[in-house]
This record gives sequence, C-alpha cells and structure tokens, in this order.
Amino acid sequence: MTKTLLLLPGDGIGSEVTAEVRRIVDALGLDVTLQEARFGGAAIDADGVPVTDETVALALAADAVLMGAVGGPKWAGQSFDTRPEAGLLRLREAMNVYANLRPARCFAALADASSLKRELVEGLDIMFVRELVGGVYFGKPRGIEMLANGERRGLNSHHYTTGQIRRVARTAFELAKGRTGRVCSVEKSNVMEAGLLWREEVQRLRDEDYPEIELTHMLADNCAMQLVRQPKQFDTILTDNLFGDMLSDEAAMLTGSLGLLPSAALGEAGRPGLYEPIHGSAPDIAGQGLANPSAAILSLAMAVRHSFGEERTAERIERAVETAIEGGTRTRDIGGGASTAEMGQAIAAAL
Ligand SMILES: NC(=O)c1ccc[n+]([C@@H]2O[C@H](COP(=O)([O-])OP(=O)(O)OC[C@H]3O[C@@H](n4cnc5c(N)ncnc54)[C@H](O)[C@@H]3O)[C@@H](O)[C@H]2O)c1
Ligand SMILES: CC(C)[C@H](C(=O)O)[C@@H](O)C(=O)O
Ligand SMILES: [Mg+2]
Repeated sequence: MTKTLLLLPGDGIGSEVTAEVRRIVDALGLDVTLQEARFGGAAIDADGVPVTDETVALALAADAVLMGAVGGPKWAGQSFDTRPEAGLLRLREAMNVYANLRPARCFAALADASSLKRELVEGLDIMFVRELVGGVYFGKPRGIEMLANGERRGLNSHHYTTGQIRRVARTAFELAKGRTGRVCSVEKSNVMEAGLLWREEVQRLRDEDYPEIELTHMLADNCAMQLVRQPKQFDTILTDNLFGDMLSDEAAMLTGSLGLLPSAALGEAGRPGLYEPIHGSAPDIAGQGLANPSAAILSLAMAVRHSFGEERTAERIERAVETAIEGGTRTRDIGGGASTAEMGQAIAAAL
C-alpha cells in the first residue's frame, strides 16, 4: 500500500540534505507519496510560528516524517517559544516519539576519518536509545525570572516518571535482544533524584521482564570518557534526553563525522515515526553544497525499516551509502571534495 512521507527540510543545510533524500526516493521508485511543509525558521518567516497546526496534523496523518534540520543565527535572538528549535520540540511531543534511536556505526572505509585511532573504532556499532519527550527539555517550571535583589535567574526543571522511564527502557531492551543483548543505562544517580529513579526503574524492568538482558549502569560523565577511551565496550546505550543529545554527538566523531549519524524517533506501535539526521543546520557551511547528505539518507533507511516495514530496502540504502564511500566519493567532512549533490548521486548510483 502507498505510504506517505512528510518531508520537513527546515533551515540551512536541512534543505540541501533533504533534496538528496528525494533523489533516493525517486531512484528507488518507492511506492511513497511525498509531501513537504515549511518548518523551523523557514516557517517562522512565512507563517510566524516554527510549526503550524496544519503541519502537525500532516505529520500525525503521515506514515513517517523526515526532518532536515532547524535553527540558525537569524532566529537565535528570539524568545524560546518562538525559536525554530521550539517547533521541533513541539512536533516530537505531539507525535509522542519517546524513543530516539541513534545508531553510531563506523564504516570500514572511514576508520581513518575518526578522530580516534583506527583500532579503537573499526567495527564500532553502538545503538543509543535516547528518551526524547521528557526530562529537562520539557520540565516545568522554566524561564528567566527577575529576583528581588535585581539578579536574574534562569530556571529549568528535570523530571521523569516511572512510566516515562519504563517505556523507553522497554524499547532499548527489545532492540538489544536483536543485537548482543547488552544494555548500558546512563544517568547521574549519584547527584540527581531523577537519575536514581531512572536507575532503579530500568533495573526493575530488566528483572521483571528481560532476564536475558545483560544490564549495566554507568554515570554519564564516566560514559563520556569511556566513549573515547574504549568505545567498542558498548552495544546499546539507554539514556535520558539531555545526556543522549550530548553523547550521540560525541559518538558521531567516532564514526568520522556528524554528517553520518541518522536517527529514528518512535512512539507507540502503529504511530508515525520522526526521522532526522542528528546534526543541525550547520550555518557555517549552509548554501555552499558542502553538507554530507549521508545522515539524512540513512535516516530515510530507518524510516523505510521502522515505518514502512521494508527491511530489505532499508539495507539496500545503507549498503549504497557504504558502497559510495568505499568507492571514494566523499564530502569534505570525511576527507573528500565531493559536493552534497555528487554524494547523493553516487549513493543513488550504488543502489
Ligand atoms: N535536529 C536539528 O534540527 C538540530 C540539531 C542540532 C543543532 N540544531 C541547530 O542547528 C544550529 C547550528 O548548531 P551547531 O552549529 O551547534 O550544530 P550543527 O550540527 O549544525 O553543526 C556542528 C558542526 O558540524 C558540521 N556539520 C553538521 N552537519 C554536517 C553535515 N551534514 N555535513 C558536514 N558537516 C556537518 C557543521 O558544519 C559544524 O561545523 C543551531 O540553531 C542548533 O539549535 C538543530
Ligand atoms: C535542535 C535541538 C532541539 C535538538 C536536541 O537538542 O534534541 C538537536 O540538538 C538534536 O540532537 O536533535
Ligand atoms: Mg543534538
């Protein structure tokens, strides 16, 4: 049956990399109806808000949503509620995509592009499962307030409920069953109550429902260090919204570039997923044809796998990205001179 894919190019390199996603959809001849809507800064400029109610409704009615990137200096001075990033948070919340899968795999041909030694990253395959609709990103109260003594105070709240922790932990355990069965849960249970609850609930769910899973716990600061000391010790890393954001950017460099890491944000079964490269709008290279479209194209592969249920086509896209890189076509971030379009063409040709 024809699937619906809503493309949200967004800002900066977002539109450049989603153009290459279109190229791949066309080259594959996928049975997909493509829709497109403004998002982020582009929507602020045209519609006055980073995401309109109509776009949220389109997303909820689609089979999958693929977002490029949002944000940029043009909108950085605005209040939080009207920034491009707020549109992304609103969409994640509206779609209730609480489990964010961020795979960090090192392609053999790129082991030397990593900032770590080849032997540390060769064969690396980590799956981050980042909680995406809770924690400090969404906690209330929040804001900047004026104190009686004339000082200003910035305030954010970090909290998690049992249910929020258990549902994302379940996703991580289910995924790990199809991998090596090892899950490392990452928090700061030594200083944060929400971290302590996280550790307790993850352990409890493992003991109740997943005795076959080998679960370990690690403090987030140690995890940041271990990722660059001995990254191959990890298989599945389960963590909260903020730590997951930071640790996945760190892990991107193990694979060679931020331009390589895709993501899938999933909610309840049968609901649409939200797919995004993990990188941002990259204002420093936007508009120059320098962006690596691989992360966006690999995000399409994740959409095809998780929302369209077409595992073989997903693997075909992933293999084509690897083949194009092995064949020597590389954008600047991974040591080559290819443009965004040339990289997309090489991937399309390798399908
Ligand atoms: N999901 C998203 O939409 C998302 C994610 C992260 C940041 N942002 C937003 O993007 C804006 C810029 O943020 P930033 O500069 O801190 O992070 P960024 O991810 O945009 O860029 C960080 C660095 O990585 C490089 N880079 C990123 N993607 C690349 C690609 N595909 N190919 C080659 N190089 C790439 C950039 O050139 C830059 O040097 C901010 O407004 C931020 O809020 C959005
Ligand atoms: C743009 C921002 C809201 C977003 C996040 O922090 O989740 C980004 O950094 C990401 O990794 O998707
Ligand atoms: Mg991020």
